[in-house]
Amino acid sequence: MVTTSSLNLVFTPTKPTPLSWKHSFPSPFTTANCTHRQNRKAYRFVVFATLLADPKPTVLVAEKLGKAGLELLKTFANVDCSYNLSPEELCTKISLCDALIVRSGTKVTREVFERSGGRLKVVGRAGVGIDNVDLSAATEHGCLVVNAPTANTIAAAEHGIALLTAMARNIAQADASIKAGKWQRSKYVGVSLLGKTLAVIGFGKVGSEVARRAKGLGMHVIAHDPYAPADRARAIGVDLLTFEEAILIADFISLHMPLTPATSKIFNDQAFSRMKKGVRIVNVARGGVIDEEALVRALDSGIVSQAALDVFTKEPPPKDSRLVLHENVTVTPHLGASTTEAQEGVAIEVAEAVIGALKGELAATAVNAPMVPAEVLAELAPFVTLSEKLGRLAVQLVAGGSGVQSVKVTYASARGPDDLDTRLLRAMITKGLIEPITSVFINLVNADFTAKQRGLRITEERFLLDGSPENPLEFIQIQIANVESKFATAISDSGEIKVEGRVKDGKPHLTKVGSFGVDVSLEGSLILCRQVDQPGMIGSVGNILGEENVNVSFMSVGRIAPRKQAVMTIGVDEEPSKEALKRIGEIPAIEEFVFLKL
Ligand SMILES: NC(=O)C1=CN([C@@H]2O[C@H](COP(=O)(O)OP(=O)(O)OC[C@H]3O[C@@H](n4cnc5c(N)ncnc54)[C@H](O)[C@@H]3O)[C@@H](O)[C@H]2O)C=CC1
Ligand SMILES: O=C(O)C(=O)COP(=O)(O)O
Repeated sequence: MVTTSSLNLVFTPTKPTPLSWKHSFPSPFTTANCTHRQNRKAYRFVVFATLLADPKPTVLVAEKLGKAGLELLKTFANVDCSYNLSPEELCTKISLCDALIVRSGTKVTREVFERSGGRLKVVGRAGVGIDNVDLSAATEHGCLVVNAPTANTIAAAEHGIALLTAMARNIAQADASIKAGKWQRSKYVGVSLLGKTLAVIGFGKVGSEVARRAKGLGMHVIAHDPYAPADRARAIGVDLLTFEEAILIADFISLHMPLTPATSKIFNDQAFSRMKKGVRIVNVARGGVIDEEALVRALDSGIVSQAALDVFTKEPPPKDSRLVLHENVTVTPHLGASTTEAQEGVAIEVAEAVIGALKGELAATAVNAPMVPAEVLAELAPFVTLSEKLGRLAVQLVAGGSGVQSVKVTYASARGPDDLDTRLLRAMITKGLIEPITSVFINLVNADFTAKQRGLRITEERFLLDGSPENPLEFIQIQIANVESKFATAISDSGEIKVEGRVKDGKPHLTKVGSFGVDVSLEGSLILCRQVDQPGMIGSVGNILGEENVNVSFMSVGRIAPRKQAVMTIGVDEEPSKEALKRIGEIPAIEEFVFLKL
């Protein structure tokens, strides 16, 4: 059985380069119980060679990470903990690393991916916000980004509540005052939270937990989140309002949305001008969602009476920041996730995701790749292999010089479109189509990007079959339009190169080439011959290969009618010499043939 963990979906290139950890498995989809003799040999060789070099991947931990996470990483990788690297030092080190783990303090820029020279396979963010990672650059470089989205939720929510209550009662200012030798009881009279309206902006994991706690403090909680489900809000007893409505009526506003182009500086002069005079603001999200100069103006004018900020546009903020030094502002140095419990939690969460990703598994916390549940992955596993092999086969049938631009994929299934997630299959078809003809390494992360960049348009079609939807798919068909083929038989009646495959007994099979039905297991390499159907053909070809010591793993013949044209498919374990192929071509009944590597 193919298990999800044996499907190396993300990182291992098809063309192995010995002596480098990242290339230590011969094929992205080679399974541990692979029965193919040559693959096994290659596997042993590459693993042996890599063991001689360095058996473990290298993980650079660029910011402080919880001990349990570090221990976990060390069971699998060489761990280099180098904190406070300058951008240049990071760029220099990165070419020696397979994975990088950061928190919010490290900018993972395009240059980092470029300078990694293709070695960096995964960036792990030990926390939620990934605004410090250039996701487009990661995707373009086929580098997976994973985060740790759940383990610091409570810590961030508790910090939000801590800032809210501390701000309302002037705790930080009063503390500083008393330590400065003063006793200013009337200066630090606060405001009560009971009965006040709190607007939670960003009603996700942290926002919902803040809302729950604020309700416990007797506050009236409203929220704004364009994507939050209404039933979640209802369950907590929170009204979801528009941004305008929420900021208009709030006494307190607490920010919990991610920093994105849409949320950048969403709290600007215009937004502040619409708020209730004397509003109080808490920001445990990201500094960049507030226009900080506008906030200083709003504080000076009294529109905003107080702010409590854990995050800043630039961290650390300049020493002379007017915002930080403002007497009505309480600040903490990005401590939202900084509890012992949260740091152990995110460290384990990110270490597990990074290790899984380095093994080639799809991480459940992947940020820039489709997330496919494990059970779906297990079911699709043989079709994933089939998809890549069909892609590899189809592109090798294209005559040299013709550019592949338009590919149509048809999935025949008795399942409705909602029950069949084809993103994984499309990515692997793309991998199969592109890798044999370029030096580009394709994985689930960069497949769509690379196809687009190369002007390769892949359209997908469903062919709904009657019958039981027990199997996810019946067959997959790939058609390449507007190209010549080096094996004319592969051109279908409608003029495209056409190949079709099915999964039989868990193994990928080629079942159609052009208009000819065939049936061969997609393993090793293939010779396809079109011939006049006549006795002795299998023997003639078999003899030539035997004399050349090429092991034939199978042969099959598909024909239109007896003694008419037929397509013979021959599976071979070794690559035949040019001379052997020439001799096959010279057999009089053979009209054309092609050798294909899978
Ligand atoms: N200060 C700190 O140490 C910490 C800060 N954070 C920050 O808090 C943010 C939220 O974290 P989680 O709740 O775990 O993430 P989440 O993804 O569960 O929630 C974010 C919510 O924001 C909503 N959202 C997106 N665009 C919005 C918009 N334009 N207006 C309003 N809402 C919008 C989303 O729909 C989502 O429901 C993170 O992105 C991170 O930047 C998170 C943890 C610790
Ligand atoms: O998880 C987040 O988004 C955070 O902001 C936490 O940041 P940190 O890991 O403490 O640098």
